[in-house]
Amino acid sequence: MCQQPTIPLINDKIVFYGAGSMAEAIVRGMIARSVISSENITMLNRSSSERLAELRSRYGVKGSNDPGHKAEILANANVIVLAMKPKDAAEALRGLAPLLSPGQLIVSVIAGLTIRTIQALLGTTQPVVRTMPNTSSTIGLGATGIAFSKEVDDSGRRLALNIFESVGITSVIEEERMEILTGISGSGPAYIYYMMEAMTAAGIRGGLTPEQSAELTVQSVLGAARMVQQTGEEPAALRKKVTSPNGATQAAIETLEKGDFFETVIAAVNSCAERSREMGAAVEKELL
Ligand SMILES: NC(=O)C1=CN([C@@H]2O[C@H](COP(=O)(O)OP(=O)(O)OC[C@H]3O[C@@H](n4cnc5c(N)ncnc54)[C@H](O)[C@@H]3O)[C@@H](O)[C@H]2O)C=CC1
Ligand SMILES: O=C(O)[C@@H]1CCC=N1
Repeated sequence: MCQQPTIPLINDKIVFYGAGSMAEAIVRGMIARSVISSENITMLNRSSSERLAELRSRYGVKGSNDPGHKAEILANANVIVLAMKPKDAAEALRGLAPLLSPGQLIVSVIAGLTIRTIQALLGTTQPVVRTMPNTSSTIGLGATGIAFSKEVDDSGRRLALNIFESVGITSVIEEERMEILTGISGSGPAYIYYMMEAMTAAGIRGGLTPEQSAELTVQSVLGAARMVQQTGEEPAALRKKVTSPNGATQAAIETLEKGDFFETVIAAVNSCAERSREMGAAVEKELL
């Protein structure tokens, strides 16, 4: 079994600015791991008080949409995690700018949004950590890419790493690689879910019950991922062990090859990276 590293208790006040799926995944993962007291987490969104009430009751975090209170919360945070959609980022960052003081760490999970654009919208050389997590952070199995602006000091780096190491693995990368990383690990879970949907549907069409088909699919995906992780063998080598010459698996792989499976997955990863760049560029345009 893979042991998670021990994460020191995080005593900083963290504000999630944007309270959707990704923010909830990180919060849920951190609270489950007991690395932070829920009192030190505040979640804010644009307008939905019902959503904040739900998060408060689910995780014991704070959250308010009262405009005066919101400004005070943001001004007093040690860390502000930007977790809104790219299309909402420019307006949110412009509103945030007058509230910030120099030491506050900005952590972005927003796809495509560059450090340069964040700092330009804020109008300050605020320390910025650009990340790309994924929703498996919910269960401590996230995979997060991290890039730091030059203003982030050692304690800021450690703090950001602590946050994301508490919900999975982290990989510090050059910022230019963030889009391709998004194509693999940020969006990757969706491709696996899609494959699982197809496998489950095939089982049902072949006469298995939906429950049987779903359970067998989940266990097969889980087992395959664990086999790669625990045996240290390459996926290609493990695939060969399943594929008897001229056997049943070979017939299945040949069908996948006819659909150009390998190159289609690579094209999908590249489309994701390209779309991330486009979304970032659209925010950058708002600077003009
Ligand atoms: N969902 C995912 O798997 C992943 C998402 N991301 C990134 O996370 C960000 C959020 O994505 P989701 O959580 O899926 O979206 P979501 O739609 O579930 O949540 C977005 C949240 O931002 C809030 N918001 C919008 N405008 C705001 C404003 N001006 N001020 C404060 N809050 C505002 C909304 O009210 C909502 O709570 C995106 O930028 C996305 O690129 C990154 C990695 C994975
Ligand atoms: O679909 C999106 O734009 C975001 C980025 C990574 C996962 N979800």
